[in-house]
Amino acid sequence: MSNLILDIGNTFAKVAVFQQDNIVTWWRVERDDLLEKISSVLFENLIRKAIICNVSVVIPELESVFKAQQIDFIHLSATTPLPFRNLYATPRTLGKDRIALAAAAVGYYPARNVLVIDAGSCVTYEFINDQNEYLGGVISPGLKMRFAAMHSFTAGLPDLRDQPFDDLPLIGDDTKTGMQIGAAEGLAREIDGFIDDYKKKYSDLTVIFTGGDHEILSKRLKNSIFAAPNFLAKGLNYILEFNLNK
Ligand SMILES: Nc1ncnc2c1ncn2[C@@H]1O[C@H](COP(=O)(O)OP(=O)(O)O)[C@@H](O)[C@H]1O
Ligand SMILES: CC(C)(COP(=O)(O)O)[C@@H](O)C(=O)NCCC(=O)O
Repeated sequence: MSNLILDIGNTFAKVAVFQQDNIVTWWRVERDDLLEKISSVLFENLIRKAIICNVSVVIPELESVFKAQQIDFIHLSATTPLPFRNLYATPRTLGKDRIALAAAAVGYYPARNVLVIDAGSCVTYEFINDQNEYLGGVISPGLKMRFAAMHSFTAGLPDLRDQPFDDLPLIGDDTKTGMQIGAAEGLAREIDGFIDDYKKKYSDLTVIFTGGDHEILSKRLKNSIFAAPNFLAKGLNYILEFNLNK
């Protein structure tokens, strides 16, 4: 018997299958292909429980798929019981993906000061203290969003969102390189800056780095981090077990 985990972000939906605490397999899909993917996963796996975490547009058919197959499910919301104390001042507006990241922090690093950085459409920073209290963090434009913004808000800058790049020089000697340095190296410096600030206050800080852009960004960081590609899915699985452990 397995758990189905759905993390619907603003760029991609991620689908994962867990057995107990272990991720068995996962896929990154476009939102439009999600229902088809779920059908094939349900056909190929014996799914008993599921959790939906959606920070993007509502997909009305989603719940009926689980109801039709009599799968117990949770649609993560502001009222879902959580394995940590949520001290966010506006819990109703807190992103459900951010709740999942905080849950993963307390599940995998209990009673520690943890900063979770998720480099997705936006870069989010979640701070959980050694009392298992979630305090909040930071919301910042993600890598693709930076490229998109430079293109959208100027007359002369190209759209570089889908242009691959690797090592970048200090000095950008053409438009493309200058923009790539600004977007990627600039974001890496932002991330290092926040890590440094948190470390000044919490010297024993554990830093977890996840999200679709974690690979391209982590190699540009000065600070050492723990790369955790499926950290959000692990947090969702933990919330699912916390609520439907029978
Ligand atoms: N194989 C890939 N295909 C497309 N995008 C990828 C791939 N690997 C990493 N990415 C990056 O992942 C980012 C989205 O990250 P993700 O964590 O899925 O965001 P969100 O949760 O906001 O949907 C994209 O902006 C893209 O730069
Ligand atoms: C900040 C986010 C857009 C991040 O979404 P993502 O980049 O992971 O798709 C999402 O967590 C959200 O909509 N948050 C609501 C505001 C808040 O958390 O306070």
